[in-house]
Amino acid sequence: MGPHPAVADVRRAVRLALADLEPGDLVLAACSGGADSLALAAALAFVAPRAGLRGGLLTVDHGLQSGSAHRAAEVARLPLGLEPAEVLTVRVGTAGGPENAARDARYAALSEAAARLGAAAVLLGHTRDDQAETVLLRLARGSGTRSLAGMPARSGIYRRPLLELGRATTVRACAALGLSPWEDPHNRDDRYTRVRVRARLLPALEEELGPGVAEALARTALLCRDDADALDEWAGRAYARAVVREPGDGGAAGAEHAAGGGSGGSGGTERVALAVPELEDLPAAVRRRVLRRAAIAAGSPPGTLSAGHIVQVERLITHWRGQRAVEVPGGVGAVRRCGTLIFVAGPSRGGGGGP
Ligand SMILES: Nc1ncnc2c1ncn2[C@@H]1O[C@H](COP(=O)(O)OP(=O)(O)OP(=O)(O)O)[C@@H](O)[C@H]1O
Repeated sequence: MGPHPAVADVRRAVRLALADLEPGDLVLAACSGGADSLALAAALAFVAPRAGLRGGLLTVDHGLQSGSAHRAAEVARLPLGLEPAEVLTVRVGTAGGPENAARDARYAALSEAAARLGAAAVLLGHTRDDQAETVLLRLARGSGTRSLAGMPARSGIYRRPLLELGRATTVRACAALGLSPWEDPHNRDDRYTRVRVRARLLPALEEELGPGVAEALARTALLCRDDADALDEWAGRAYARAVVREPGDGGAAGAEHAAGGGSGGSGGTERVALAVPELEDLPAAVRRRVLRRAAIAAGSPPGTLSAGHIVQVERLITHWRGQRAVEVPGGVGAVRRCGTLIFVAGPSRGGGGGP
């Protein structure tokens, strides 16, 4: 007799997510002890040896609830057959609120452990339901296509094999394997927006609109991802065309030098100049992406550079009437001079607020 269908589904998803790895590679499951990541860890324990891989486990003790150290130790001791199985104890700060601070500390610890252990991948247990919640939250905030694309299946060392499976599948898989997931009391605390989305909003949507809403939202994320990828590629080419490359000063635009085409954030004080005529006829979705790239290349931090900032910069092209520099985060200013839009960091530039 084969495994329970839910167990088979989780194992298949994990097998697919690891198909490109090399024999002997170490893969770590990030396991909180909740149903999603417990089913994930159990599947990794099954799949890894059969795929010629090594499977390990990491569990993070955030130290935020009494008994958390004990619980983390229990997760690391689960007889799943994953080796190494480590508890990572973190100190959670306060920056960005408790949820963000816990997440930042968790990812920092997971990344550090993965590097120390030489892991090829770290698996996260996000499911289709988590994806649906993410999309709904971002929709309510008024996000663009990239943001609605939700969580990616891969990002750096992290992989999310369960994004196409429902949470009910992981719960069933744990039950079929005789594993008792830990129920995080935070997951019931409706002071958290995500908990309210999970416990009230999605069920209400399913009730009113019919079943399959979570699946549809996750599908929306996939479609948005394809669209966002295509637009990003278009913007990359448009950026390379628009960048003004000038050795030294003396150019018509007064640009000293420009960032290399398509380069990412410089993390410094790059000066980036774009030819306005190259931007005027672009579709807004592409133009805004080009402007975002330029601002980041000039040193604006991507995390704080919002769509609102970019819309303000865009007015220097679409609603030009001689306005002063537009400030964006990171001390970067965008100013238009002689048909060139210049992004520059530092105090040397002139200019005040928005148009
Ligand atoms: N304390 C932790 N230790 C290790 N990994 C964690 C921890 N908390 C979360 N993760 C990882 O991040 C993923 C997403 O966690 P999150 O808390 O957002 O979702 P969740 O639905 O509560 O997940 P789960 O049911 O697995 O706890 C988890 O599936 C797991 O892979």
